[in-house]
Amino acid sequence: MDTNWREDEVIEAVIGAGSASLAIGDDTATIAPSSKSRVWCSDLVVDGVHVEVDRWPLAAIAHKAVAVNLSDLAAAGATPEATLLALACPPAIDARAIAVAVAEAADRLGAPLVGGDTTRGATLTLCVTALGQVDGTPLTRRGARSGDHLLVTGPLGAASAGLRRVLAGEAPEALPRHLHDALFAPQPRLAHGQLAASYGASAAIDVSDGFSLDLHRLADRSGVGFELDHVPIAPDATLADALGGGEDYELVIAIHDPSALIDACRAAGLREPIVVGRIVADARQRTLGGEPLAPRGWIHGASSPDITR
Ligand SMILES: Nc1ncnc2c1ncn2[C@@H]1O[C@H](COP(=O)(O)OP(=O)(O)O)[C@@H](O)[C@H]1O
Ligand SMILES: Cc1ncc(C[n+]2csc(CCOP(=O)(O)OP(=O)(O)O)c2C)c(N)n1
Ligand SMILES: [Mg+2]
Repeated sequence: MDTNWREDEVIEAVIGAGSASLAIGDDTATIAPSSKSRVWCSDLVVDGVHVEVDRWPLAAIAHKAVAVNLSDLAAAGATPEATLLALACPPAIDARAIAVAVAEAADRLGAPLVGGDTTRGATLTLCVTALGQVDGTPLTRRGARSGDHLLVTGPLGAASAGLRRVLAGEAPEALPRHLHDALFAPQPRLAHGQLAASYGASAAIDVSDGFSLDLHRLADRSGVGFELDHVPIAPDATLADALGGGEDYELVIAIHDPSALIDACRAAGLREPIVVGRIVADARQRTLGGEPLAPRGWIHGASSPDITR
């Protein structure tokens, strides 16, 4: 089947679709200069790797392409400003519908779509680039210090448990709500990230590849170790899902004094971050319940048996 989309039709469709539509249609999108720190990030969503276009609702693919990028902004404590979409789309898939759905998701998540590019391509590929601003210094993976507490913004493993069931043939609509939403409609923890930055967090990372792998990355960048007391596991998920399943898009936050941040989250009506452990000086010490914790998670192109794929 050929949906007969032409590049100019995709562009016309997307110009009408989002709130920033006036930015689309010229050689560049213009954003007024700002005195704040500006952050950018870019993440791909590829058919067969991140989604399955035959099984995933188009709106979920579009949402995911935007949300995974805004999750990186959240980890920096940023406020989203705008997104770009570079789209490669096979002829059998309606590129207009995808571009429009991305513009709608971008509006919903607060980062209007201001431009991009469209080509035909053998594999559906969405590369979203997101732009954001931070008051003060952006949070990074690098600042965690011995004595910091480690927090996560929610229970882990639900997206992985949902993915397993969908890949085994369960219809997306048949999944329990919390598994469905974790997999198809992840919510970037932007407000948590902004509060973490303003309440003195020393480092943060979002959990995309797996909690233990991403925590090891934060520890590697900071040159520290960690001691976890426990891992909050989402209902219907396993410990393996929570440690290495990935795609949770919760934030891991290192902070010396967590109580003010937790209070601020409660006051803002956000879910309270969960204290799961602490940072230690010895970079070789990385434990869960006193036992060594290996990095487990998703690494594109890896063949190690330690990596769940
Ligand atoms: N092809 C690339 N070119 C330049 N930088 C890249 C490329 N791939 C990844 N990076 C950078 O490497 C770092 C880690 O990437 P990644 O593991 O994808 O992080 P995240 O989980 O935040 O998306 C980021 O700073 C990212 O911008
Ligand atoms: C069809 C399908 N197979 C497998 C997965 C699981 N999966 C794919 S990529 C990924 C990790 C996150 O993606 P990545 O591109 O590494 O994101 P980043 O770390 O750059 O944010 C996981 C768990 C999936 N979502 N869909
Ligand atoms: Mg990435």
